[in-house]
Amino acid sequence: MEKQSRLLCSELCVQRRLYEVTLNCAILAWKDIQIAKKHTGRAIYGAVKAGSSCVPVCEIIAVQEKDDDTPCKNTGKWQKVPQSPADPCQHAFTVFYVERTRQHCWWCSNVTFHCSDHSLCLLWVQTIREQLALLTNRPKSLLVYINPYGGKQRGKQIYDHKVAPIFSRASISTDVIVTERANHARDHLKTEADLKKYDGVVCVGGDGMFSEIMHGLVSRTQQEAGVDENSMEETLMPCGLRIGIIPAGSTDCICYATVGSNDPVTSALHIIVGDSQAMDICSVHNEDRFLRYSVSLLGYGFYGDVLTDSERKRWMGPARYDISGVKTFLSHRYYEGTVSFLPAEGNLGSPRDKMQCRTGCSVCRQSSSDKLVSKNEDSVSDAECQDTWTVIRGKFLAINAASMSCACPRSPKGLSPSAHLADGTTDLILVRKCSRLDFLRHLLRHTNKDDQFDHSFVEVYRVKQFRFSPRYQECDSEVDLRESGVTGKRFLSQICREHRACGCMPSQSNWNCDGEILPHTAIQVR
Ligand SMILES: CCCCCCCCCCCCC/C=C/[C@@H](O)[C@H](COP(=O)(O)O)NC(C)=O
Ligand SMILES: Nc1ncnc2c1ncn2[C@@H]1O[C@H](COP(=O)(O)OP(=O)(O)O)[C@@H](O)[C@H]1O
Ligand SMILES: [Ca+2]
Repeated sequence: MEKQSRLLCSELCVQRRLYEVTLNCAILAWKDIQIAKKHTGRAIYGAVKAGSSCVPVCEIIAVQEKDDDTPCKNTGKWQKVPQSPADPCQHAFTVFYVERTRQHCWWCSNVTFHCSDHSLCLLWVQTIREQLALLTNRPKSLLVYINPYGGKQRGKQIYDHKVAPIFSRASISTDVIVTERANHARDHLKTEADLKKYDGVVCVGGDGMFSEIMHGLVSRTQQEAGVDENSMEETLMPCGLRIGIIPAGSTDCICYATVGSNDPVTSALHIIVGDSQAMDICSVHNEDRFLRYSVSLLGYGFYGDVLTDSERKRWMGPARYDISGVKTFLSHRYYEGTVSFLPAEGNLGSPRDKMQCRTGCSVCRQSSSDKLVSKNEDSVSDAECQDTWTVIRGKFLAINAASMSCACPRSPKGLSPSAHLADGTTDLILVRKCSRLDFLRHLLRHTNKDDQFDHSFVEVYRVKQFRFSPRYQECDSEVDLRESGVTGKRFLSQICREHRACGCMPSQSNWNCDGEILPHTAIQVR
């Protein structure tokens, strides 16, 4: 490999030991000179060499010249200002950089380099800053929305104590809005915010808060592009701004499934270094009316009921989902309806693959380049593929569509472990009516290594579009019951008798759309 040309190379002190410090356009490295001398002649390949460290320039957060009278970062002790110009510690600069700690967790670490010469110190600070300025994907100005009521109601504290200090260290300017009501952030983004001023939007909250911000941005983008959101045929315009998520909610599945952890500092560092990941968005319609967008879970039956019940228990914080989960599980209701879908074609894999989608995933890359090609070639529209719809009628405990894995601390592999973040598909999971014990086995498999799809009553499909209609429509349920020649009460008691053996109850549910309840049960999703 060709050695990258050195921008700087100096002998500097770190904690009073002499280091050879080098900077090229990609890497800052420092090597303990004495240890290096001891090892000369002995080749150490592969592993990090003893006494030497390095950090990629793209993971440097900031560099700061040290004032003479500040405490030394490395020792934590106040240092006496040396009077002799020959003192090798007289001038110093500190480099703040990303350090990997636990799995997928990042931390902001720092190292202080000392030298006797002020101009050398300045040269280092200036050169590192010039290198950082070349990293154009880093945000300089951010619009931050904090939901003070999400999760354990610690959004504001998390932002003030853990995130704001590193944003300011990285010289990112911020406009911070603490929301005063639900949909405050969405409405502000949709109509008021001067988006030209910002390089991105930051969401401090949970999945519901992310959903608000995503709706605000997506709707604003469609308005400005003249795209009618109510039309299922129109192609939506992708958003120009990125959304960063500082997890401060209850499930935090969108953060966990994209970053791999729900640690606020890790997320802040990803935002600072300018990392980004494209994400699939489903649009949900009822007839010709747009209802909502979804990026994580669209769930009817079990997850719809858990959410409906948990909304009344919001005061409990994240524990509400556990209580409502047990209650919903015990009620063991099933739902009748028809699911139709357009299966995903090509090399998009199957939900039963044993792979996990990550940034740079080849399936997602392939899928987005395919989309560009098909746009240019004006390929067959979805309307012309009507005949490939698959139709499934049945009785279900749960119907879930996972557009990403939906991994979260409760289920580290998620609802659909191999779902892709940006392949243009969603994984449709149908859990048919089964015994309580079988359903419990299925649920528990979300929390361990066993395959939750390996049950006779579970089917899973990777799809581009789907529709659902309940057997008893919300508005014409009266009609359905009358047509069947029985009154509502008699009808239900008849069903109860029929189903006593399996312990199920047929009923209506609601859709859980990324943590929000949808007002309709018959939906079309694309
Ligand atoms: C008896 C043992 C049961 C264990 C089942 C574990 C399965 C957990 C799978 C959870 C998948 C969650 C998908 C994310 C949904 C969020 O959008 C939503 C809203 O999250 P938020 O309150 O905004 O953080 N949360 C829920 C629980 O519906
Ligand atoms: N200031 C506010 N007061 C009340 N609700 C709010 C406020 N700001 C946002 N919300 C709403 O709170 C809901 C839950 O927020 P979220 O941050 O996702 O927390 P959680 O993960 O606990 O559900 C969202 O639907 C959002 O619209
Ligand atoms: Ca997907």
